Amino acid sequence: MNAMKLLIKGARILDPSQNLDLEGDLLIEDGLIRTIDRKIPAEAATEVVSARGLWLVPGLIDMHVHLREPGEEWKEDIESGTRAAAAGGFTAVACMPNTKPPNDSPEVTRYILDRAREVALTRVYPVACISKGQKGENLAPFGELKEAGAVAVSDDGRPVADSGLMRMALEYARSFDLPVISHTEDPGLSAGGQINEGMVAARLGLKGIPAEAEAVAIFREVALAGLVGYPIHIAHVSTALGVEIIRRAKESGLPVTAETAPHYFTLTEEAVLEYNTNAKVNPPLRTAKDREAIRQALAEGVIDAIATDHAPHGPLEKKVEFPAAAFGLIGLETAVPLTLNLVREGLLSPLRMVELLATSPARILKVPGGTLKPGSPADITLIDPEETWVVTEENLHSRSKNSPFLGWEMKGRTVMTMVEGRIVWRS
Ligand SMILES: NC(=O)N[C@@H](CC(=O)O)C(=O)O
Ligand SMILES: [Zn+2]
Ligand SMILES: [Zn+2]
Repeated sequence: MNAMKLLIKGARILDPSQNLDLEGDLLIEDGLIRTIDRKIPAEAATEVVSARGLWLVPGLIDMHVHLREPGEEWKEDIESGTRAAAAGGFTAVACMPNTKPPNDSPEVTRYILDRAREVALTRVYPVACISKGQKGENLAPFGELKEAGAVAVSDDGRPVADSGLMRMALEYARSFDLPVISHTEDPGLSAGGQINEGMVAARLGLKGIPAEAEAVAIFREVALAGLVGYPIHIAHVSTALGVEIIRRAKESGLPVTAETAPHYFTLTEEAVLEYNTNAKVNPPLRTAKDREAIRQALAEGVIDAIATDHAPHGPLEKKVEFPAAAFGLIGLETAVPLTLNLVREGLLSPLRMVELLATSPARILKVPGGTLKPGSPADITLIDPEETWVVTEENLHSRSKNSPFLGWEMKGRTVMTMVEGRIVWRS
């Protein structure tokens, strides 16, 4: 079908799975990566792409997005969300189950995968619910969900309040080898909160969400992972206290992995000072001290992955007074330049950046990808680390425009995204 031989020439090829950082060429044949070498003769190819000055990396994998389909397609759908993903350099996304209806049945999982086959530009990995209706009462049918194509379970959007139910979820997930992703929030501590509990909340007269709402929940999860002897993945870590608990858990050998999002290593609670509802997100943006701890944790390996938690909302949810606004912000198209900032600051090596955005997510979700090993599907992203651009509502591909980075100048842009050797995005 795809007898094409595409040769990408002169790129900086970065692949943490092979500890590879080399200036050279990569040949794609029949949708697979055939060879990587310093020089591959152009005769080997039917088409040549020059990639001088560009980074060539394994297709990025966003392990935490909200595609809003089924049920809230005015905010985003599988087509618009995966277009934003491709434009952002992602070749695969894992979509969270807080849709309408929630993804707690094989019918919904199959619906998402069927739609993805029809319209998606990237791979789509459905994450199914932990509890039926995300009500925190009864477990969803993990076996059937896995058989339908779910890759993990999570009640993301809300915490699993009942520790006994979470323990059962880990035991049940273990029998199906399904990763468990936890939205860590102690609902009693976060109740009614709008933004981080602290100076800004006091100044604006808004009820706060303390860092402890996250930390208490993370502690419970690592304790349960130890009790059951099965891994847990912590979503969207936002606090220094949370990082500290994960660090100690890992040191004592508990099976835990964690992700954070670009907004937590870029912004602080001060982003909401003008009552900017696009900076209202759960967990909330925290203090400069928290942001510093998150950055260090990314560098040191305490946090394993960067995911965007891309959470589209429309004007009806966002162009309202602050307490009425929905939590969530979009992130697929700004993740690469914001992560490149950490590389430019010397905090992350380019290889570590790729590990955080591709190799680790694949490993944690147990999905293919995150590698350029010959024989692998040609899921590839080309990044121009130098190109600058300004974030505007017009140049974002997501159907929703709720980015706290509108008007910001970004440095670094995805110039080509390829899934199985097919170009799905070209700038
Ligand atoms: N992060 C958010 O602020 N919102 C997410 C839910 C979630 O990720 O918990 C959403 O679905 O809008
Ligand atoms: Zn969440
Ligand atoms: Zn989420």
